[in-house]
Amino acid sequence: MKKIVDIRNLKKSFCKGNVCVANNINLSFNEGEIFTILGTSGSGKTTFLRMLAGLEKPDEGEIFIDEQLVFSNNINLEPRDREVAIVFQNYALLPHLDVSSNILFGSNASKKELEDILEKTKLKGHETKYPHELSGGQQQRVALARAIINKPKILLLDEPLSNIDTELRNILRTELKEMIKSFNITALFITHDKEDAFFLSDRIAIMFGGDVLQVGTSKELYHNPSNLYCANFLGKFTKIGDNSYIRPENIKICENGNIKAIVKENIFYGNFNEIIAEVNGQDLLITSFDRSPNIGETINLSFEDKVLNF
Ligand SMILES: Nc1ncnc2c1ncn2[C@@H]1O[C@H](COP(=O)(O)OP(=O)(O)OP(=O)(O)O)[C@@H](O)[C@H]1O
Repeated sequence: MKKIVDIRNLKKSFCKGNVCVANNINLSFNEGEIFTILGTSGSGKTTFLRMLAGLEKPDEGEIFIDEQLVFSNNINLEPRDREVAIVFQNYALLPHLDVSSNILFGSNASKKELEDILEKTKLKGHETKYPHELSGGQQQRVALARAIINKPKILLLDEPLSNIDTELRNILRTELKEMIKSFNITALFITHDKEDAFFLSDRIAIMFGGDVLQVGTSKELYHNPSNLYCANFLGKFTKIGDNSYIRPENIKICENGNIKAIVKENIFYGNFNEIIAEVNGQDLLITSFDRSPNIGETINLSFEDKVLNF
């Protein structure tokens, strides 16, 4: 697979506040991949995206885009020469321009290219509308169309789904993924939201304090986290030994289970129950899709062979 972005030994600190936002980052993304940087607020995600786009100067390191060196000790290509496009959190549409003019803003695309992108982003028939006349989904598609029309090598998405209520967010992220995949474009998505990252990404990098802690598919990260921070960030667990932990869905309630526990709490979440059960004075968190024991009931448990060890 061809590497579209290759980042080597990237370092950046802000003197003001003495904050290290990139601590020797090495990362690469493949052509056609949706790659996500997932991290809490202040972990350095936005600065990373801005360094890739050429909007923030790293202190050290090298950035290659499509095998071209765009940043090093003595090279620093302008944003417009890096062939990247950004979709911002609030879409940054120009309110006084209609859909076509927003898409064409700053672009040399032809009328035919505009027609094509309007078709592919399902905006045909909305060309003369203004941003305030569009739904959230349509606004997102205009922002995507504007980013994609110049055929960037990489599409950078800066938390486009935050500040949107859950129902609309589910619709928008489905559309977003379909659009990105249909254009077969390489995308870097940054978010603090684990669910969005799981939904959208081919691979995810977990970032904290300017460090990339782990890179992998959502399944790899969830089932084989490299440390306690990553394990905790991606899901719940109970400590069951000095260095061992177990996810709640890996504890089964079954008649022939050899661990006896007493149910302390049982919360119904619709398609599953979250149960807290006590064993020898220790609380275990259990997720069950088919059992709903009563509080005070004695249940038998068995641990699946999927223990996390750090
Ligand atoms: N221009 C700047 N000058 C000084 N410090 C900065 C600057 N930009 C960012 N920082 C600091 O760098 C750290 C990382 O910021 P960054 O915006 O990259 O994080 P983030 O993970 O994107 O956070 P959020 O999700 O809140 O946007 C923060 O502590 C922030 O205050």
